[in-house]
Amino acid sequence: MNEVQSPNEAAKTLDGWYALHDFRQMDWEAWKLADESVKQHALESFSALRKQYAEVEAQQKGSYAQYYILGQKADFVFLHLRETMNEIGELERAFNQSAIAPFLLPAHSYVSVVELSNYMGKPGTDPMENPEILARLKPVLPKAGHICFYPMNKKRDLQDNWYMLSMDERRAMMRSHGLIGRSYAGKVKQIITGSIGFDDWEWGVTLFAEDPLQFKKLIYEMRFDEVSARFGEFGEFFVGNLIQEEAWDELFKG
Ligand code: VOV
Repeated sequence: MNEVQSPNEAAKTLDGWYALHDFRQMDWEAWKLADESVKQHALESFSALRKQYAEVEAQQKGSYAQYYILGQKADFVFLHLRETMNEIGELERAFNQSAIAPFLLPAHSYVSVVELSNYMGKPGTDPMENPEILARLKPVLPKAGHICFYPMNKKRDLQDNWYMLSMDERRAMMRSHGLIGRSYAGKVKQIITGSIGFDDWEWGVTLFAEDPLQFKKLIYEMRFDEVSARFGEFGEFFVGNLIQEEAWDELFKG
């Protein structure tokens, strides 16, 4: 009788800052009906919050980015990174209790943690001693012209079960994935966040680019690569345009 061997060694993950993708819908009706003083107070409280986010980023204790979302899934995404999940909870509460919150209604959210896996790790080296890796675990979010976000899983079907493959098989596929990704260096920056146990999908994929067409090209090319073609399952896609800090006042005049 053949001995049953478990081929599936779990990948080791390196985990960095916690992430909240906070998607909001503007209640323009309520905004138009609100008194000037209420609006003024709301704008001041919102501006104070954003100032705090920028300060946290300047102190290298987190990061923040803000984008308009296209289409009807949401109007804005506020993307936050923090050292702890408690800080994510606190900033969420502070936002929800602020005077802008009644106008910026929840549309969607995603909770995850910046993740690197050891598929490409160099044996015999401690990744946590590598400044490049440390910087990737605690990244300053790029303020690129465009963002693309979607959640994804790796399939667990009988024939195509990622979690039943050997480490070597998975590593080979991730190498090919990485090679495609690297050919977009300078065009698309990716931040992969792990969300097993935190949210409904296994990973969040957040991409940044100056040219949004590069999102489509990269994702399309990856669809033909085995790890995405056989194992990738994808949730809703969100795409957006950068909001410059000074654009908010103009925007709320509407
Ligand atoms: C923009 C380019 C780009 C580059 C350079 C890149 C490279 C790499 C490397 C080298 C590695 C492995 C080591 C690590 O760093 O973790 C990964 C890991 C990962 N990726 Fe990736 N990826 C990119 C981009 C990129 C995209 C566009 C997607 C979405 C896939 C698609 O079909 O829509 C993606 C997904 C992932 C995921 C979900 C993981 C974790 C998988 C796991 O099982 O653990 N990724 N990725």
